[in-house]
Parts: sequence; structure tokens; C-alpha cells
Amino acid sequence: MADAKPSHAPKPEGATGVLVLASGEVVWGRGFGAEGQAVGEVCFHTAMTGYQEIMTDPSFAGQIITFTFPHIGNVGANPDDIEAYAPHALGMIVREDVTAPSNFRAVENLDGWMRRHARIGLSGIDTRALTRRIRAGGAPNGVIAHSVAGEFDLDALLEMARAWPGLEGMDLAKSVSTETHYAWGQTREGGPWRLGFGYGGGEGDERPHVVAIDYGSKHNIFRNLVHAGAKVSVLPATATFDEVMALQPNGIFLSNGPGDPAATGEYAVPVIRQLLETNKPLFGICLGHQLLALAVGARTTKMFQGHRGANHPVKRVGADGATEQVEITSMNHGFAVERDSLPANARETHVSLFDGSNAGLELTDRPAFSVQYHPEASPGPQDSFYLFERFVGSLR
Ligand SMILES: NC(=O)CC[C@H](N)C(=O)O
Repeated sequence: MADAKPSHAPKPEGATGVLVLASGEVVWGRGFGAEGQAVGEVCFHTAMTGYQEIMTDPSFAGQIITFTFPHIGNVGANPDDIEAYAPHALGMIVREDVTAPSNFRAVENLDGWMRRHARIGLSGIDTRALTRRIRAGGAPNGVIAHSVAGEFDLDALLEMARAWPGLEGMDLAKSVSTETHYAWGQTREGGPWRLGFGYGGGEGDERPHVVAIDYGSKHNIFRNLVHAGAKVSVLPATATFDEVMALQPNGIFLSNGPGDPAATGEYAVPVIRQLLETNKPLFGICLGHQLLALAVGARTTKMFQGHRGANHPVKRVGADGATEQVEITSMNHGFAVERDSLPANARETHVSLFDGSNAGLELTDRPAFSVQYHPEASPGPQDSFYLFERFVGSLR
């Protein structure tokens, strides 16, 4: 089968998978993983490693990921490289077919892992053409479908893609959050994973206590907080001010998460405003950054194509306004804080060197700061671990 390009071409021989965009474009390929169909926003991710971490990052709820790196699946799947206990991305679009894994840590192949978790894959796609399509036209809504028998109702799939309302205005954080409060160190994972050791512990009464509000958090954030010296309790996205304070936090963490930050209106921002009044140190990542910005009166906006990759350069600007350093960061966001809407008590601390968009802030009258990128990496570089040390170091 020739590699499919975005087109209205009739179904090629042997096609078992298809992507149908809301525009009517049809891209044929070969399905893997689960059969069925899923509708969401089609984005692209440029990381060369970490497909399992990316698929399990809850921030990707509602999204279908096109991997620009052509060989996805060649290290299989294992029970450690996960950022949540199940995948949250709806599906993946890849260039090459998934081959048998070649890695000593693999316990199953990606195809079986995707099937087990009811996630759809599409291979044999010209991912460069699709990425250029997204870069030029923005991230479209679309349906990904897999049928071993090769039976597809294109009209129904197109209708599904068109009927999907899109991520703007969509509140997804509370649907992927934890349902109950739990202590991170008492789960099977603690600090960062090490070959031969697995995950380290995080218990200890002498450690400063971080209460994390889970809007769809990645596990590696909690592992890094533990590694920096904290113990972590996790609360649902809808936790009230009283529920947070009942745990006697030394510091508060606002997690990453999916969907439109402005659509979390009634539960996140009002609580964050109350938490800021306590003057307890507060740290936010990605959705947590956007929610902190909203809480101080700034605005967020939907980006044209978003930032998703593991090598995004960010400029860090010191409080003196002159000292500048560059961090290479991991990014995964489709919304951004509008710099011009930041109030006088919020200082922009980080700027994306790809497009100049806001990538971090700190309040000048409260011990609160946040970044748009993912300092916990997984996947990605670890340049930004200092943020965990800075936050945990500020807790008493
Ligand atoms: N990784 C995240 O927390 C993403 C935040 C938000 N959902 C966005 O797309 O911008």
C-alpha cells in the first residue's frame, strides 16, 4: 500500500485504518491496537522518545497524537514508563508499522498494550505531510478508526468529526482527576525510577508536606517533588479550600491537565484565589500555570497549533530583568497565558524561544510561581529540575 497523504483518495487495498478530518480530508493507513473509532483534536508531538509516557499523560485527554519520529513502538511497553495508570490520549498516528520490541525492559509490544487499553493506532501515514497540514492549518478535529475487516462508514466518521465541539471551552480536568485523596508515598511509586531499584519511597513525617491538586497530573511530578525532599498528598480537582487546608500543607501544588483552563471556572480558580490568601508557597505546572494566571486576573487563549515536544527552548529572565538563561524543556500545551493580560503583581519569568509566548510567571506579592512547560520531563530534558528544589526548599 502506498503511503497515504491527506486526500480524498478511495480506500487503498489492505487499508485497515483511517483518519477523517472535520474538513473532509481522508487519510488511509493500517490500524493497530484496539478496533473502533475515537474523536478528538489531532495534534503532533516531536519527541523522539517516551511514547508510553506521552500516551499516558492525562493532559492529552481529548487528543489524537501524530508522532513525527517515524519509529514508534520499537522498545515495546513496560509497567514503569507510565505517567498515569492508563493512557489518556485517544490514539496515535505513526509513520512505520509497529515491529516486535527490542528492549530488555519491554514486557509486551505496543500493539498489545494499545489494544489492552482500548486505544487505536494508525500506521503507514505520511506523518510529515500531516504535520505540515497541522502547522499550516492549525490542529484540526478528526476521527481515527481501525477495522481489521477494513469496513468504514466514511460519512458517519465525518459526521462524528464535525459534531465534536473542540477543546476550546471543554472542561476535562475534573474527569481525569483522582476520585479520592491519597498520599503519594504510600502508592507503589515514590521518587524517580532507577535501573535495578524501581521507584524510591517518599514517606517521612519530617518532610515538608505538599498538597497537590490533581487536574490530571503526571506521576513524574510527584516523583520529582519527593526527590526534592517533600512528601506529597494528592487531592481531586474539585477539592475545596477547607479540604486542602485540613491536610495542613506547607506548600500547594497545582498540576498539569487536559482541556481548556478557562472552562474549569467554578471549581479551580475560586479555590486557588483563597489559597493565595494564605501566603503558603504555591507552584503550578502547565494547566496549573494557566489556572494561577486566571486566578490573578490574566486571560488564557487557544493556540493555533500548540507546543508538543521534548526540546523546546525557553528563556529564563531573572528578577533583575537582565540575567537571561536558556533551558531546553518538555512542552505539551494547546492553550497559553496572554502576556498582556498579566496584572502588575505578576512577573513573566520564562518566554518560549520558538514563538515568544509566555512560559512562566511569579507573583511579586505572594510566594507563588508557575511554568507552562513540564520541568518533570518524562519524556524530555531535566534542565528545569531546579524548580522542584526551589519550591520544596521554600517550604517550612
Ligand atoms: N500539559 C498541560 O497541562 C496542558 C494544559 C492545557 N490543557 C493546554 O493544552 O494548554
